[in-house]
Amino acid sequence: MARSQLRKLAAYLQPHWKTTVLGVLSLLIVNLVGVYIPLVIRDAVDDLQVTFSFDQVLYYVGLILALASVMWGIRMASRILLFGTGRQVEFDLKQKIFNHLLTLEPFYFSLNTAGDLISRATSDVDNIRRLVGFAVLSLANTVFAYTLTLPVMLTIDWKLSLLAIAPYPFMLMLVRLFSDRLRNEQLEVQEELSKMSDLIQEDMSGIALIKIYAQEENERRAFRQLNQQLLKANLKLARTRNTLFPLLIGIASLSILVLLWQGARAIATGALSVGDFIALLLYVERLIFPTALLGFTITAYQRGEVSIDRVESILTVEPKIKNEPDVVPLTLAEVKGRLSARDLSFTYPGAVIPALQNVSFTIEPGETVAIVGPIGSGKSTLANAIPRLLDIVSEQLFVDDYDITQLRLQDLRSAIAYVPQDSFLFSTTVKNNIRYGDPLAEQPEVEYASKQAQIHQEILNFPHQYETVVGERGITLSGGQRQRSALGRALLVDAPILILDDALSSVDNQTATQILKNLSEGTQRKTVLFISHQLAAAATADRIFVMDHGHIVQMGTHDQLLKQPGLYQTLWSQHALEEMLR
Ligand SMILES: Nc1ncnc2c1ncn2[C@@H]1O[C@H](COP(=O)(O)OP(=O)(O)OP(=O)(O)O)[C@@H](O)[C@H]1O
Repeated sequence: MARSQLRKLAAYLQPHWKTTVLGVLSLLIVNLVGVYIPLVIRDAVDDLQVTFSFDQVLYYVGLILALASVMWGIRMASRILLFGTGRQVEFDLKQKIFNHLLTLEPFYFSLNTAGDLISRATSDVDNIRRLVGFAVLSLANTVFAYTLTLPVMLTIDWKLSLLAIAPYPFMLMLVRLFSDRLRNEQLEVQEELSKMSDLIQEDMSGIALIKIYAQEENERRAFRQLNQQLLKANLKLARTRNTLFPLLIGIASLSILVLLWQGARAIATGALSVGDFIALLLYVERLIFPTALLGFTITAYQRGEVSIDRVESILTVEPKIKNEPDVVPLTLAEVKGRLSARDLSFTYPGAVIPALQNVSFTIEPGETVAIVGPIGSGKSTLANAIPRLLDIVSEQLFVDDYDITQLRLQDLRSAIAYVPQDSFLFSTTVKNNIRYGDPLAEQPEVEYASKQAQIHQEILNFPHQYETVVGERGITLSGGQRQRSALGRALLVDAPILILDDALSSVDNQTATQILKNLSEGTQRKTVLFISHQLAAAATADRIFVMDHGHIVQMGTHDQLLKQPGLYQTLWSQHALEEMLR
């Protein structure tokens, strides 16, 4: 195992070092007793050959039984301690991975699939657990078995002992020979498993699409292909293992044969007592298991090594969007809600053309601004930039007079309620979805927000009203109901700035206009950014920004823009034509 991975392993074990040390110490005691028992058996055999009495037999049986019981008890304890440490490390790592994933920006998840991340957080962590539990246990056991047993064997009969363990180096050579192959094949299995969980994940989310386009057969074929690749990888690995391990056991059995052959001669010539011979036989047998187990241990190491890399490659990703060291504190009550941009530009990583180019504007507190423009003109990018869901450079976007990159992320985001294009709902009750931003909100607050979002009446008609469970991603609700529930969620947190990114596209024009009107009324007016393709609703905003190819190309009220030649006129005449055709 490479040094960096060993360091990582030590770091995982560090919080549990006491249990680990205790476990290893127990193993030491187990091995000490394990070395002592054959000596008692030797004495018993030799003594009983000279003088035989039942009392003596009882004494030896009692002693061996007592020693074996102690050994069994401590062995149990060592397993509980070391396997327990493995479970603890597994718990810590899962927690660490999940916490770390929560710090990463949405863009990371568009590059890394959920299936792959899940596989790393589960099967890779499981491999590390085995490495910590099983491999530490068996490695310590092997080391103790050798360092304690060998010297005793050598004092009994060094020539015979060396002869008996002479085949063991071949075992290690064999293991080394196979280790690279095992490692690569293990990696292949893990990768195939990731691919498969990706496909399952994606197909289960897109099941409706598969059915509508009648692609079940194709998906079945794609799954079969991946399943076959996994099977192939697993069989390849099993073949390698099944070649290696019987070979190891075979070599180990050679030792016993050598001992039987040479030992019997030594007894015949009187060079070795029967007791010594039995003790040697027991010792050689004692060493077989840990030596053969080295093969398994090495596999566990190899798997663990790959898994440490795969897990660490998540944990070492630095979040791009994070709090600057010198953040400016901002309390929600202080925020007035002015939004401004100065030459804001943004290019998605890997893209050639910027999604936003030199965008500048100021939106006054309480103003409702609609953003319209053709598809792909940069509207959502602007919406995502304001709460820093994108990695924006400093001095380009401001809330009140604060550069957003200088604010604490939590402060900035709690000043903004944001309803994204895809109105995501969690698989819980409508009520819990609406109060997601403030889980302690009471029913009246939830209902008030729902009324503002024009969804209250419909929720009352649901089977269990606010307690109705919406199914995964809100599958049991209509698109419009989902959008208005998501809007209710944003309104409940009562942030001074509200961003609606095409969030009412499945709501009819009249309801959308009514919602917008609700938002712009009252004493506590919010700053509203209303991104929409619904021009009739957008026309009621205080001002309209027209975007095209990442630029704001026009700004003004509906009446002003209608008089200017430009994109707005074109969009509006298209809209008027569509209305007429309807
Ligand atoms: N995650 C991404 N990675 C790379 N490019 C992206 C990403 N998201 C958007 N883009 C690109 O950025 C440009 C602006 O996209 P954006 O989603 O902001 O447009 P939009 O005006 O909101 O469109 P729509 O009206 O369809 O929602 C487009 O060219 C789009 O292809």
